[in-house]
Amino acid sequence: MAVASRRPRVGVMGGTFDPIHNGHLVAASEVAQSFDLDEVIFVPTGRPWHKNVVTPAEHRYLMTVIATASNPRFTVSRVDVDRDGTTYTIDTLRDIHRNRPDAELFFITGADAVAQIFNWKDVEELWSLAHFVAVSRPGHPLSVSGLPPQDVSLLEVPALAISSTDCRSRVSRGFPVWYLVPDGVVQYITKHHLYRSIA
Ligand SMILES: Nc1ncnc2c1ncn2[C@@H]1O[C@H](COP(=O)(O)OP(=O)(O)OP(=O)(O)O)[C@@H](O)[C@H]1O
Ligand SMILES: O=C(O)c1ccc[n+]([C@@H]2O[C@H](COP(=O)([O-])O)[C@@H](O)[C@H]2O)c1
Repeated sequence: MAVASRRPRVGVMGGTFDPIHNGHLVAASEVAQSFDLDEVIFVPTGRPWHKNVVTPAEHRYLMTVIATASNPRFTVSRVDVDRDGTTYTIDTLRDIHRNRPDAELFFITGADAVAQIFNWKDVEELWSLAHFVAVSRPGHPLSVSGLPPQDVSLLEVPALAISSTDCRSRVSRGFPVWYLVPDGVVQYITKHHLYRSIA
């Protein structure tokens, strides 16, 4: 008797990743475990419309590659970095869908990001391209209010009160970011003199 094969289940972890930190990695790992994902694709943004100044995309992309290299289920995509113009998740998901038409997609966001989702471009179409998984984040209530419950799942993950803003601030003040970001990312930040003058 033929056994029906299941579609690959693929997570999409979008972020500015300026820099990528252990909060991002734990969130992706927990969603992969809970939703039986075969892969999580990390997608560093190119030019986010909702953030003022960000570090050049190539640095953020390379730090993401370094941070995810040891996990066989984690990969990194350049779709947002290589696309011209402003980065929107609707384009991210269309591109990933084009590259992986067989896959069932799960877009991963933190509680703070999902709370803003009604400001995102073409929000109604987002639900048709991916299931959304919102993870808990210290300091931000995790809520589904106004979101379609069949398309958005909520997941409690280990609480790591880490933000990229705080990592940048620590580096600029001469404080360590060891154990907040992966070792290779600490070394990359040091080698390329990132965040020295950011308050
Ligand atoms: N500590 C954390 N726990 C859970 N989710 C997180 C955490 N940090 C970030 N996220 C989620 O990861 C995604 C990418 O986040 P992003 O790259 O903007 O990092 P950030 O720490 O929020 O950055 P910044 O401080 O610069 O705004 C978002 O969906 C965000 O909600
Ligand atoms: O599509 C949009 O309009 C949109 C608006 C804000 C954020 N996003 C996406 O949400 C993800 C997390 O954003 P951020 O700012 O927390 O890094 C990232 O993939 C962004 O491209 C997308």
